Amino acid sequence: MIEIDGVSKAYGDNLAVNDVSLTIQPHTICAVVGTSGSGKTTLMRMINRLVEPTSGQIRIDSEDVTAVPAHELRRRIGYAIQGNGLFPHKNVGQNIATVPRLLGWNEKRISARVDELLELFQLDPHMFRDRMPHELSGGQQQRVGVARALAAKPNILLMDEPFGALDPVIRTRAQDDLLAIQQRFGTTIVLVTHDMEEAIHLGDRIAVMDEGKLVQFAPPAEIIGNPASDFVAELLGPSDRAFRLLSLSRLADHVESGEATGEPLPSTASLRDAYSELLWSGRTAAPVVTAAGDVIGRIRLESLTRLAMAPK
Ligand SMILES: Nc1ncnc2c1ncn2[C@@H]1O[C@H](COP(=O)(O)OP(=O)(O)OP(=O)(O)O)[C@@H](O)[C@H]1O
Repeated sequence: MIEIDGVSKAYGDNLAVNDVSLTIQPHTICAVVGTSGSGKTTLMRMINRLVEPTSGQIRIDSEDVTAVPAHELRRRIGYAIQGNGLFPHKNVGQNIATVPRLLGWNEKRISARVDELLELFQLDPHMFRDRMPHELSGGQQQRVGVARALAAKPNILLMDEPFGALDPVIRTRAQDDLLAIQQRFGTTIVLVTHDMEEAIHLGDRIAVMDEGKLVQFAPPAEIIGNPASDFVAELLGPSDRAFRLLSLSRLADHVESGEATGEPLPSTASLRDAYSELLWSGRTAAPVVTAAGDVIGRIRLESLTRLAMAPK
């Protein structure tokens, strides 16, 4: 658990972070959103003491972070940044091995961990282990950056705009990879992004920052359905609210009994994708199938329309 307790950071007269308190539960993703200069990065960097607070306290599992030497804290907490931050003169394997090596792991264990992570990120170890960063695509570099941050199996991973430089297709894949990895390892993730769409997709809770202040800290459905201020509503963009709400749920949770014809939809699809597919194919309902291809019911356009309405 990460407890941020009345934390402020001043740079001269500028309060970059202004009395922020929030608690991030273990094994969850907290997405920090806000406009440029709202204090997102400063807030996150105080967790691993890359920035020291002017006042307030940050505790990890009840321990004040200032009681832990900064270098030790940074080995314990994974950190991935936009543009990956890979060491250009080290190959992929050496980059990933950075923290395990600092921690004194033996070569055999390091090598096994490097290969395990490369496989996890769908990069064939034989092909990629010895390549230099400049011999990788942007998406591959980004995956190696996240693999490096996860190398020593940290309980906490801090990510600063990790997908900011990726094109939309690769970006969606990288987000889904991250969700799969987070579910597998139970890592607690704090992710800074200026993209509300990304925050809604990835965050269990979203922290919205405005001019150094925390203006709302809530699950995505609450942020969408009940934005705390005009600023939050503006960040959401009023035209997309219904679709954003639909994007939060999967068909599996809304299957109805009854028949429908035409191409079936997978139960893992989001309600948003289902809605789009029904509109596109001009149908009022579609069968819903499991991954094994078994029909488990149907979804009706009418039901999706109802589910897209503002929560009362
Ligand atoms: N080292 C520093 N010295 C002085 N001012 C700083 C420093 N770091 C950040 N600031 C200021 O603190 C404020 C918050 O910056 P921060 O980088 O946390 O914002 P952000 O929300 O992450 O912005 P962005 O989305 O543009 O990265 C800004 O006004 C910035 O100019």
